Amino acid sequence: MSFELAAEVAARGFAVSLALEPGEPLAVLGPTGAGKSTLLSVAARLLRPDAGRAVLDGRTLFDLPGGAWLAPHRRGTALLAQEPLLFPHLSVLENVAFGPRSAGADRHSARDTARRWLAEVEALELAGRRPAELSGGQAQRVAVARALAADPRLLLLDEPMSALDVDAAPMLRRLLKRVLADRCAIIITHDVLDALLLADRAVVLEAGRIIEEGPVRRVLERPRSRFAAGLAGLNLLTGTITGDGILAADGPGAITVTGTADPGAEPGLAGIAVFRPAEVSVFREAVHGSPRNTFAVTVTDLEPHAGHIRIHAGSLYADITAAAAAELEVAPGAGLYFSVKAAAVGIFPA
Ligand SMILES: Nc1ncnc2c1ncn2[C@@H]1O[C@H](COP(=O)(O)OP(=O)(O)OP(=O)(O)O)[C@@H](O)[C@H]1O
Repeated sequence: MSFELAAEVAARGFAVSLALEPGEPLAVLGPTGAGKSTLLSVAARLLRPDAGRAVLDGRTLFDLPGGAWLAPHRRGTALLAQEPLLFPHLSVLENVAFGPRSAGADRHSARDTARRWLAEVEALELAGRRPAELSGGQAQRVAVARALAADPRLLLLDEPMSALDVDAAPMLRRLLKRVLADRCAIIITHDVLDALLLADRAVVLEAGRIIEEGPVRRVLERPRSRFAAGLAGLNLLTGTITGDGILAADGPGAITVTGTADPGAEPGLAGIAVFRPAEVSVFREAVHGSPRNTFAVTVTDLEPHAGHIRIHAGSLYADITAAAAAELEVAPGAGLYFSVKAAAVGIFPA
């Protein structure tokens, strides 16, 4: 009982392979244009790859070029797109009953199933309406009920919370958590909270390739890509591991960053240093003393961030209070020193 996918779409520079077990939802993270929607479209068989193979619970969905290609409406897979895509001419109840009906259920039991799932998404009172009479959030709830009523073995979710009103999101997270426990699921999300709450593993896509994968917590605590570090709200520098840090090549010049090394951080290996922007102290003059890392930086941008001021300096960030920012007279173009204690820096192999 599992899902395996390998697919290449040459026109999009896309080449990905992955495997899932039921009850181990996979979060797909990545910047815009990375290939996240392409991955779901291929898995849902809405897009035919040039080459590749997909097998769900031992059944081949496609084997290209030349082999099987099972039409998307064949049972087993449900895609919950960002747009609810309900049938406009059917009532809400008939929309949700459509999956069970297509799977062979009689009219009466298909409607019973539909009512049960509408109740689950707290939308039973909408059963008699047409999609045109629903708000965006209501339509999305109905779309969730419709996807689940089909009892898919593989559930494909494209930012499931994005169209929902804030009040409905916790309800849907609880529901998804429960229904994902015994199926295969792929969830595109830009939301760290959803990745943490709903998924066990994560892959990070960039330019049509998987550049990073692992348990969600590890990907966020020990990111290997700038994208994952950004999601996790961490500064990230890459370089070569030295005795107690890395010799960073991509920061503000070739500098040594000292920190606390994870097991396996052997000198000479490619390594990564991460630290939280809130751990960065900002000075006008270079500071020395206690085991600290000090970087000379030039401010590139300023933005309000969670009650603080976030100072951007190239690819590095520091979060300081508004009072401190005023005192430092921070402005784009200003030369400053970022300082972070070695104890606040994590060092690990890339
Ligand atoms: N219909 C299409 N025809 C040709 N190329 C496409 C098509 N849709 C997407 N692409 C290209 O394929 C690549 C991957 O796009 P995709 O939509 O899968 O990215 P994404 O990660 O889902 O992005 P976003 O977060 O913006 O939705 C991009 O280079 C994009 O320009």
